[in-house]
Amino acid sequence: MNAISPGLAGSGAGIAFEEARARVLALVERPLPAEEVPIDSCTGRVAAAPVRARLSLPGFDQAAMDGYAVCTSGLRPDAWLPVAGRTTAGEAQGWLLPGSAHRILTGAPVPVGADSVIAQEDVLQVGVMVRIGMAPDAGAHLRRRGEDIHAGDLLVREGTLLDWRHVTVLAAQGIEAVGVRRRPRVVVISSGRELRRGGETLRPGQIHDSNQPMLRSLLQAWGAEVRARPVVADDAASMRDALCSASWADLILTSAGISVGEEDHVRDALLALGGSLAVLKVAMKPGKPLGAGRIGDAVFVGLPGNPQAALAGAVTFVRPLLARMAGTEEPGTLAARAGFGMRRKTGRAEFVPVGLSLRGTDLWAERTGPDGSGRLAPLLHADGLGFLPAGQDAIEPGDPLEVLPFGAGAAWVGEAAGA
Ligand SMILES: Nc1nc2c(c(=O)[nH]1)N[C@H]1C(S)=C(S)[C@@H](COP(=O)(O)OP(=O)(O)OC[C@H]3O[C@@H](n4cnc5c(N)ncnc54)[C@H](O)[C@@H]3O)O[C@H]1N2
Ligand code: MOO
Repeated sequence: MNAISPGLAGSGAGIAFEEARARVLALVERPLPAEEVPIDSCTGRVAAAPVRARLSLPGFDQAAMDGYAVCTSGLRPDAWLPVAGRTTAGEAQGWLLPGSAHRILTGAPVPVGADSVIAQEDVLQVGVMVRIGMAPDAGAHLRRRGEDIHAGDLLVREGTLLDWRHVTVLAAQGIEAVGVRRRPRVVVISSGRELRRGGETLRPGQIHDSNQPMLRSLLQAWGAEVRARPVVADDAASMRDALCSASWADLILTSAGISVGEEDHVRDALLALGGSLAVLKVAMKPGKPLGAGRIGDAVFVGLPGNPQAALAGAVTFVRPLLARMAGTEEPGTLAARAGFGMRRKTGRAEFVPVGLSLRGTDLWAERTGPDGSGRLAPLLHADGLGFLPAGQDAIEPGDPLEVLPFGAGAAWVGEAAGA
């Protein structure tokens, strides 16, 4: 079998973005295996199975206020009642003596025979007697067994990205551990003889490697377990060695060396090791020189070297791949309005870094810097990437703009909805 799929690079402009994404996502056949983790460490993990309530909550009829439990049947306004009995939270259910009031504290089981609670602010207490004001309605200030959650209710769907909300409810159920997908393991390999790590002195022509730290940080935020390899020099043998040493990975990511220059060795190294490519050039800007395929048991994505191109490839290809491995959905896009205008050549999907802000109830997206996939400053204030489809030749201020937020979940959605 030819290791290179037909139409790998599409036309001169590359494979259409949507087609490339479909091909790349198809590289993941099934989600990663499940494992159990304590709920204390399940935040950011994906539920591998549905979780149902094993307890009804509240587990018993209980007082919602500090006050007096009474029986409303035959109770008159302004009645005087003797206080007999007392129940506090954590104690077992007591009994209401007929014709009396039972002292009760919030969260305590309502005594047998009582059907409501009067808040202590609403009674006059004189010695062992209380005078009620208005006679309460049956059920007043009571929390009924099961009114919040019924045993058997579906609490967490399979594929849910877990966070503090699920931790809270699972804890209330007494559930200590939850089944989640194993974290995707990702190896990140930067290549380029110009690259130096932080702390290393730059000689003429050299730069610090920013892609590997960028990718590592993004990948961790997206739930992956990441290992970085030392920077690989621009030669095929070193790249082959680096790829060979990444067998731990579910996903191998390379940065740079995927374009057409004579120093670009990623593709040849991959193919020499028996890997295959499903995509080599994508009709997107930035990020056109992007390769993806398989090597051994791992999925491979070769990102371009320019930082904004590597970012665009990571957000549009790597994040959905991770979501698929973890058996969840990638975060949704946001419907914003463009705070800018631009004219452009059609033929490639384009991704522009944008900062988001709310004006009234609308989310507005402003560009955070000028064009240039090598620029880093525009990333500092970007919340996501604005997406212009391949056929769109212009955008005017106020036009709708779809935005891919950078986060693992769509943090902005809730804020916008609540505004
Ligand atoms: N003749 C052509 N030249 C280029 C094309 C093309 O189609 N024809 N495509 C351009 C585009 S678009 C991009 S993007 C780059 C991608 O090339 P590579 O992925 O092979 O990357 P390099 O050429 O090695 O590097 C590009 C650029 O990025 C800098 N870089 C690389 N790694 C890092 C890193 N880890 N941290 C920070 N910056 C990095 C590198 O120094 C270069 O400036 O190719 C264009 N050329
Ligand atoms: O991917 Mo390149 O950076 O399109 O410009």
